[in-house]
Amino acid sequence: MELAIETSGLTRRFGDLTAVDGLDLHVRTGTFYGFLGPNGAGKSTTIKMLTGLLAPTSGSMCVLGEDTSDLRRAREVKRRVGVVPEDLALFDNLTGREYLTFVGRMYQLPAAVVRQRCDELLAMMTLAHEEAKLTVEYSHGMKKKLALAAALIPNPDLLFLDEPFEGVDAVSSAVLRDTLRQCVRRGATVFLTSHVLEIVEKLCTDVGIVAQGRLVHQSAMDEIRDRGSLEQRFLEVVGSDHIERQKLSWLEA
Ligand SMILES: Nc1ncnc2c1ncn2[C@@H]1O[C@H](COP(=O)(O)OP(=O)(O)OP(=O)(O)O)[C@@H](O)[C@H]1O
Repeated sequence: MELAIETSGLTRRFGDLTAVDGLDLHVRTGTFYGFLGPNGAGKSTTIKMLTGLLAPTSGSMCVLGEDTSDLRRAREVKRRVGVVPEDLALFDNLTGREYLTFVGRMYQLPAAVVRQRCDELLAMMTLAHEEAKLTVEYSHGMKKKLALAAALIPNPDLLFLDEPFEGVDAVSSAVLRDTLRQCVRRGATVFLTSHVLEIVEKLCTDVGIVAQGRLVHQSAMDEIRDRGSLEQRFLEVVGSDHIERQKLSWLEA
């Protein structure tokens, strides 16, 4: 079994807070992996470590079969990875097309390929008529779609998508879901976070759930479906009793 992502005891502390606590992740190549958890569970911190934006406090990780603590190997891996980070990290004073072209060139794609992929991605994300606008002038959803286009431009073997559907309209969301399914069909691995469990249930083949930095569940989606819904499973492992306890006194009267 080939693994696209493997971590062992992956840990990140911020002062006294342990945001990610001894994570052992196993993500098989060619799977659509939903990485779930409540707010503040450590999902974005994990993605930042896996994509080299944040150093782990301890533990090890292998991405696309390479130990990314080796900087030369990490650089090679980055060529094969597309990322939508939590904060999107666009450049305000570039137009949509300029930004995509910049990202394409960073991946060292030939100019003609960059031009063609920019055309197709801008059309797919219904941003073609906005391509001359500065990204600072984009709406939140438009920024998200541009970040997704940038993640797809290298035709990556592994995609890290932090909340890819948040803020994206229904039409673009459907197009994006199809595109991601196509990426997985041709052998790529998609690792995404989302709070929209209905989308994850439809799309993902595998699920990991974190709570307070710890992995509390990891299985194939089929296993979850056999025993109920993803929402039920999620509430079971992160604590559904919380819902009972948190009631507003003035609404209960
Ligand atoms: N740079 C930082 N400095 C200090 N604490 C941080 C930092 N980044 C994250 N944290 C803390 O680490 C914990 C995990 O945060 P993280 O952003 O990884 O959660 P998340 O699961 O992505 O949450 P959400 O679903 O709300 O986006 C939180 O308690 C957060 O406050």
